[in-house]
Amino acid sequence: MEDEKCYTSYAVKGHDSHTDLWIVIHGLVYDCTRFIDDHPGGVEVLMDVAGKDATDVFEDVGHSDEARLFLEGLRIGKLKTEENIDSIAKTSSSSVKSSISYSLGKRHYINFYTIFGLVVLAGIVSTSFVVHSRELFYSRP
Ligand code: HEM
Repeated sequence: MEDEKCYTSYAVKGHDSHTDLWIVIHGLVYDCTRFIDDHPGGVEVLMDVAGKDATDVFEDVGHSDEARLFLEGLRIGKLKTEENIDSIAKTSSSSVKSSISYSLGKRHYINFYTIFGLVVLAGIVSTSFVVHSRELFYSRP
């Protein structure tokens, strides 16, 4: 969306009530007012992020493709900040596909470090096990 409206985070903050609720996800602004009572995850979780950036909580839940498609329908513009330019570039093609692949990419990145950490941990544990068992073996009378 080329002529998409830009909102400051201050402007978004003003829409934080049950009857007027905006949130920000990946640098894009969504008006969730008409959706709040129909949200399968409940009203409370949306009220918690009313007028705020909900990117992390939205992604943590692992929303379906249908949820992401629905989200597109609530979009009213983008956030006016320097920091989210990268994030907007990745999602503002208005294709749901790109936002999904971005979030999947993020998960793969996290998985890589998790596996790397587990391999290092396993190495440390097995090394100390070998060292200790050798010490026990040689200290026998
Ligand atoms: C406007 C933004 C949002 C939309 C369009 C949306 C949409 C949906 C949809 C369609 C579902 C049903 C399951 C699915 O298809 O993934 C769902 C479930 C859920 N959502 Fe959201 N959601 C939004 C924001 C949020 C936020 C900010 C949270 C904060 C934590 C949240 C928490 C949840 C939870 C916990 C469930 C699971 C409910 C269950 O399985 O019992 N959602 N959401």
